[in-house]
Amino acid sequence: MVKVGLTGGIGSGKTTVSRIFNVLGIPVFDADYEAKTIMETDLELVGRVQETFGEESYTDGILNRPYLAKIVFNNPTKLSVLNSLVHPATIDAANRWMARQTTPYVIKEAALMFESGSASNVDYVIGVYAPHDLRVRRVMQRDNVDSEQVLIRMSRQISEVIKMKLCDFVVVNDDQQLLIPQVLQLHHKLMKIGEEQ
Ligand SMILES: CC(C)(COP(=O)(O)OP(=O)(O)OC[C@H]1O[C@@H](n2cnc3c(N)ncnc32)[C@H](O)[C@@H]1O)[C@@H](O)C(=O)NCCC(=O)NCCS
Ligand SMILES: Nc1ncnc2c1ncn2[C@@H]1O[C@H](COP(=O)(O)OP(=O)(O)OP(=O)(O)O)[C@@H](O)[C@H]1O
Repeated sequence: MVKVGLTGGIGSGKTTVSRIFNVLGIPVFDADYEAKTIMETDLELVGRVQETFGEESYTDGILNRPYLAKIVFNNPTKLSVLNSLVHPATIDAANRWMARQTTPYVIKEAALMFESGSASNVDYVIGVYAPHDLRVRRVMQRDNVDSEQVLIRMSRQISEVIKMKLCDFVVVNDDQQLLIPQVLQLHHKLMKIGEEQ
């Protein structure tokens, strides 16, 4: 079975592209969602997050995302600490999940595929590309936040140009090129590779 990573910067359209793959019958592991689940269910991790970032990191066992986001996205050292707590457990969960799947290929969607080192656990990586200004506009609209909050997260991720160069395939999601034909073409290619294995 072929393992395929799907990545892209904030607001590039990873989740939108993942949904198309999912409709085509391909299982998708959403690493960002899983990371948040693990941060609430892995009690050892919960303890470490509270020790490091304070009791306010959780309210009645629920991750206080705005509180943590404010701390880590304003302090690169603290962000690295949080990443080093969360990423290994998320990568383990993804590997266990991938081992259970039976389709010719599977997708692992992660915003930080290269930054977290999880690219080395997949066979190919698909990058979703959208121009900078369009990404900012989409996230502002989706999350009802101001541009500053989007820009600060962008500044903590590797540049899109570098990221796309590291990818084996690129899907362009720029409001100009149609998304579905690009995903269908990739699907056929990956099914063929998966079936030949
Ligand atoms: C800080 C947290 C609580 C903020 O939660 P929030 O709901 O506001 O954001 P969410 O997780 O939905 O992420 C939205 C986008 O922000 C960006 N982002 C999130 N975490 C990070 C990070 N560690 N570094 C850079 N960008 C990030 C990504 O583009 C992501 O798609 C949360 O992002 C978190 O726990 N991050 C650390 C774990 C992590 O790296 N998760 C994402 C990748 S696996
Ligand atoms: N081709 C498109 N046409 C119109 N809207 C789009 C398109 N692609 C994405 N969007 C919208 O832009 C927003 C961001 O897309 P999406 O949530 O898929 O990005 P993402 O890369 O998963 O973001 P994040 O890194 O923040 O999780 C969403 O509200 C989505 O509906």
